[in-house]
Amino acid sequence: MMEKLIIFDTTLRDGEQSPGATMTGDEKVRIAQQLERLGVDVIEAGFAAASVGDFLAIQKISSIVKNSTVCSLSRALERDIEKAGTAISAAARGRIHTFIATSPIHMQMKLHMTPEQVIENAVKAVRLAREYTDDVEFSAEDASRSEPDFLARICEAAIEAGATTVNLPDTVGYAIPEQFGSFVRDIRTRVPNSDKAVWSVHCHDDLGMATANSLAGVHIGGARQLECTINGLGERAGNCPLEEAVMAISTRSDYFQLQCGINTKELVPTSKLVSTVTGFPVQPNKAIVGANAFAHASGIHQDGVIKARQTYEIMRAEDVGWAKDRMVLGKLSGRNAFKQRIRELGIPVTSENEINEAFLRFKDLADRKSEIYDEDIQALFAPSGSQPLSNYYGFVSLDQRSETGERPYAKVVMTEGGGEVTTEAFGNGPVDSVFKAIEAHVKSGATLDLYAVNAITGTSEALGDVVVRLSLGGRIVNGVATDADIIAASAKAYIAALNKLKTVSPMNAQLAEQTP
Ligand SMILES: CC(=O)SCCNC(=O)CCNC(=O)[C@H](O)C(C)(C)COP(=O)(O)OP(=O)(O)OC[C@H]1O[C@@H](n2cnc3c(N)ncnc32)[C@H](O)[C@@H]1OP(=O)(O)O
Ligand SMILES: CC(C)C(=O)C(=O)O
Repeated sequence: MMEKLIIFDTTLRDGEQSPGATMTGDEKVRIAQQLERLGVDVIEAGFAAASVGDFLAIQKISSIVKNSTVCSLSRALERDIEKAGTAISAAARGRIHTFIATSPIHMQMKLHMTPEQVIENAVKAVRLAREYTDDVEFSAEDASRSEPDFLARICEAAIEAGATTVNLPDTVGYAIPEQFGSFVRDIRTRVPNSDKAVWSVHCHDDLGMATANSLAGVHIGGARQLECTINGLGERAGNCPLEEAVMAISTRSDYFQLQCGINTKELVPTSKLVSTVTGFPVQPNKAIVGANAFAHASGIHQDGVIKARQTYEIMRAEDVGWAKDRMVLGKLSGRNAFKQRIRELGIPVTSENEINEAFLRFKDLADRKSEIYDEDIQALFAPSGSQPLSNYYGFVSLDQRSETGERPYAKVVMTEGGGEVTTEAFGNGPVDSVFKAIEAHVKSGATLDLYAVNAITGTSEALGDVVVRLSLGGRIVNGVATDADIIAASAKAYIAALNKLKTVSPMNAQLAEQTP
């Protein structure tokens, strides 16, 4: 029996610290449910003291998720810990994760505290957190740039005060794998009560070494919890991507001799969901979850794979959630083939009705596109494309004309509330004319922060996946839509973003009530 590696996912906390990746409470709940399906041990659902919205999202996730521990981050401050403790109180298993920086530069320049004050605050924080739950994690922020003797002292004191997990983050992505592995091992060796806690690593990707550092912390350092995010989302260059760490541990179990309880078939669906919700596309050559991760383009490789798959593949596509067979889905396919593909892709469907509705959308798409790819099927179930949070505005039809030498023109028919409106405008390009036409009527006042088009599959008849990011009065929202016509997808994505700006979800309504 191999030893267990605890997978701690922080997509909803550190992942949300990616500029532009802010999620609504409802989106966080949806991702948390998928993370539970994926089998992560701990879901860091947010930072309860950061905002009323984050507090409510953690509370909701705590009441829904049953098979993963739900965790809130908190500074080493009484008021943060009280909020974290209250937010996780409904969880079947709840954790408070309290942290304080331990490197000389952070203590002096940021916290304005002496090392003794930092230890005192850490101990107080852990003790208080233990009054809410017996599962308390302590993180020494910027551990990799901290002085080892001091770091060992504070870790010992935190464990003595009741911390059950001790995390050594490489907060600024400064570490080098072998050095970091030895560093973790050294600190564990110096701490006399180290066996009373699980040791954890949390690495950032500033030098592109987050996965390597995390795995070195595990293999050389002996950490038994690994902190990571889906698609490597996170502050600045991001965190260690969960899918990479998990597949390294399982593909090279001969080396790591560890197992984690992840249902790897849920990796691709989870990646897709996070990408759709945040509007951060996954690059095609991204390990495990990129569209090209299992694609072979060159003849020698294709020949090898046909003769024996293992010549060029170290993992099986179907084991991480890509479909195994190459059965081509198109307009002549039936419901059974469609359902089988949904099952293979691990798409969570709750009812026969949901499948039937998606099947109609599939047939509609297949009429316009000769071959339907796995990504197209996943897009049919994408939350923001198919289930907008608010339907105040809706897309009906579009007439867009562009001719060399003429100003592009667009006429958009859209619904507003119950009625239908037609609006038109000229613009600097086809997409600009569409956005200007919508705004000529809506007059939202929002700023367009980002417009991105991604071809979901590699041919000229691919579906276009459009992300529109709007900001208004401090709120940033992403609208995502998919269509074989990228101009129509752009209009739909813009309207989806406007709907999000207008959305008053049950959680947001509660938020509005609680905000003075
Ligand atoms: C490495 C990481 O990823 S840590 C997590 C980072 N994530 C976030 O910061 C997102 C959520 N943060 C927030 O919403 C806000 O920053 C809040 C609500 C936490 C605090 O907001 P504010 O009270 O306005 O403080 P502000 O953010 O400007 O400054 C942080 C304060 O916390 C202090 N602080 C920072 N870390 C800690 C800590 N671990 N324990 C105690 N105090 C801390 C800072 O020294 C500073 O104190 P000061 O106001 O006395 O100078
Ligand atoms: C709070 C800690 C774990 C963190 O996010 C970091 O140090 O990067």
